[in-house]
Amino acid sequence: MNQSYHFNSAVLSENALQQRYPCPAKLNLFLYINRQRSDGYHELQTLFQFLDYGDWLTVDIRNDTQINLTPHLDGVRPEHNLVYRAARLLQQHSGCRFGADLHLDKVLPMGGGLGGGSSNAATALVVLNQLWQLNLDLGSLAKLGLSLGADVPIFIYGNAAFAEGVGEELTACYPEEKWYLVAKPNVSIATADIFADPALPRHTPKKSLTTLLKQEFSNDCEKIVRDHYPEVEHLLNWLLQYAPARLTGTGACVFAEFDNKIAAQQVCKQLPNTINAFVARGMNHSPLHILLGKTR
Ligand SMILES: C[C@@](CO)(OP(=O)(O)O)[C@H](O)COP(=O)(O)OP(=O)(O)OC[C@H]1O[C@@H](n2ccc(N)nc2=O)[C@H](O)[C@@H]1O
Ligand SMILES: Nc1ncnc2c1ncn2[C@@H]1O[C@H](COP(=O)(O)OP(=O)(O)O)[C@@H](O)[C@H]1O
Repeated sequence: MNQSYHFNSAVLSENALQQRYPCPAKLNLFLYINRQRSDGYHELQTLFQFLDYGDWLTVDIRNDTQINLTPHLDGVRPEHNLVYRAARLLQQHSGCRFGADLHLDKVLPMGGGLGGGSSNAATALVVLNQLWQLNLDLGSLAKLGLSLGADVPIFIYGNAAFAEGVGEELTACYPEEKWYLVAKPNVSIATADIFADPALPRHTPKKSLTTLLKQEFSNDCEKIVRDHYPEVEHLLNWLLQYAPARLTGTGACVFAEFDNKIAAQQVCKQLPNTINAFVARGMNHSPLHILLGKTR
């Protein structure tokens, strides 16, 4: 079997008969913070696009109600793993009497702003709904998913999207599918720390999607992340010599955009091998939904 973590059409069709499903990464192509609500959460305007790169989740259904997940993820208690939580949530919600043996082949850095955990949870919900024959619609799955994380619904609907509110108001959107060099500086950044920072800009005026797509893209979290994490500052400055580059989500990953794969690969090769990096293409339809034939 092809062990590639790139979900191109050859890999997806070769995979069609395996019980193995993609969990793509996402990028926030832009991210603006409009206000802080009275419950402390921040309202955003952000543009999500998938990458043709990510984790694989293998799913075998069981005739009992056990949920088994392998392997152990460093630093994540098994019952806290978003795949396990998604499977249990769906079981409880539906009263389903089946279980599953799940295997997560993890390649996405955790807590890097690439949405790996949310994507894992979404793939578990969408695939188990199908294999357990529950027939819940995507809206119901997205509602369940939102209770696991703000970014889960995007992966459930499977369209690149403009998100508002705390991420729950989604408008499908089809930005250019560029090539990206994605790199993880050797730091870990907690989303909560960034949103708690008094220096975070919180009052960017809301704009229409049409206006936001016309202006230069940026990320309101980037300045404070650069100020607090010299590794991010250094890597972004290095990438900016070659291409437009910015932060995804609340970091720590950064990405540079290119018009073709070769240009992205050439820059990637020049990065020191202490930096975890990959080249991937932006996708407006999730490879999970392409594999399952759900693309509209
Ligand atoms: C801002 C994004 C953009 O993609 O960042 P990344 O996680 O991808 O980096 C996400 O929507 C993140 O969503 P999610 O990953 O569910 O956030 P959580 O870990 O639950 O957030 C941790 C904490 O950050 C704060 N938080 C989070 C999201 C938000 N819109 N406003 C907030 O104030 C809250 O204090 C929350 O308790
Ligand atoms: N299956 C999973 N994959 C990744 N992270 C997980 C998973 N289950 C739980 N987590 C927890 O969720 C946090 C956020 O993970 P992730 O979605 O990868 O990052 P981000 O939200 O920054 O894109 C991790 O730091 C980890 O503690």
